[in-house]
Amino acid sequence: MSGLALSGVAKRFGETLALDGVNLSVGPGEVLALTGPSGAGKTTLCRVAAGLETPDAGAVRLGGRSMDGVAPGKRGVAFLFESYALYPHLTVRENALSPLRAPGSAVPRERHDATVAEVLSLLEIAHLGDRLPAALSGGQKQRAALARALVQAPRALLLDEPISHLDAKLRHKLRGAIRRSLMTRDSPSIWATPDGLEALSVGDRVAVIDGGRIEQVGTPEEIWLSPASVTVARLIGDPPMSVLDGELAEEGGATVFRRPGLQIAVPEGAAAAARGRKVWLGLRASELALAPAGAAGAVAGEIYSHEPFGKHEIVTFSASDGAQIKIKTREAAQVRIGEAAGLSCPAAAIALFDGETGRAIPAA
Ligand SMILES: Nc1ncnc2c1ncn2[C@@H]1O[C@H](COP(=O)(O)OP(=O)(O)OP(=O)(O)O)[C@@H](O)[C@H]1O
Repeated sequence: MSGLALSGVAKRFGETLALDGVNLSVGPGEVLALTGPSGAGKTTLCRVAAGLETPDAGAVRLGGRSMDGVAPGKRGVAFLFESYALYPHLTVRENALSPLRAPGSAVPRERHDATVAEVLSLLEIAHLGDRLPAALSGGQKQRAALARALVQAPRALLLDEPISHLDAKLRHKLRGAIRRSLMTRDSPSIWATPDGLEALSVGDRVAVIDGGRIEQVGTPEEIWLSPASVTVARLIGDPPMSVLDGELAEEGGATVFRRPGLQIAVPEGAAAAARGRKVWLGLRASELALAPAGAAGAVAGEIYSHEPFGKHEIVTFSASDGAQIKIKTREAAQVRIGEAAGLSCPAAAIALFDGETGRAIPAA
């Protein structure tokens, strides 16, 4: 397949296995969002793809060609570094022009100035073209570095946390504009971000990485609705699922999730077959509901905290065993911190994961 493909890629730094058997492909014109917590291996994966790190095992292919032994400068890959790596003695405009003037640039000379002007304007830094990097704020530096990547017509584009230092409003605005720019290309792009929601919003597909292993690759919808592991469940969501450890048991013929001081009925199906096993119970914030204290079938506890966001609220419920569970509600709940309450957990709120492997236990 043309595009970018990593197969069986491993990379170790001393004791740390930064990449552990990574298989990942990004098609021509596709935007793959790569998300995972700090230290998960996102930068290392991009550096291996760019040829800046040599994998200990596995292979990288680009445009159907093996990149074994191909130097970074010969791969035709544009890389936005998390550290920006701007030339300090060049203005913003000159920094953006620099890859176009380098040997092998695919952008014709007569298009250089217009291309740079378009990208600076897209990133809302056209007025900063004559400034040196030292005279820029962090967010402006990040956009200058991003401009230098976006002006190119590379064989693959690797963006390592491209908008992490922008304020929330600009981040929101530019992620759509940048995604649009990436989608008009026929080269593959990787957009690395620790922000799971950003990943869902910019990726045609999303890959979740943790501890150097790819946990799940899927469409944003698949990742959102069916997290393949407890790691993915903890990372993705707004807020992510609350995760409790316990075991599945039988209670009056039905299957229940149980831990000391807490019991929740779970949907039958695969869960019944997993009775007696240790599990992780994931609870989706948007499907949970508060119930009156003492309501039948509700988990007993109290209101721990309450964050109003305008169009919805996040209530943190503290179960009687101390477990904290987040509820996202659109009703302006008249809750008071510390008051006794119940929590109702309908089937749609519940996801189960194997306690040993962390993998999802399918609903049916
Ligand atoms: N040059 C290096 N020498 C030693 N360890 C390294 C090196 N580069 C990365 N690591 C380690 O490899 C692991 C993966 O790091 P990496 O930078 O790829 O993570 P990341 O997902 O990009 O994190 P962040 O979101 O914080 O940038 C980490 O444990 C990191 O400490």
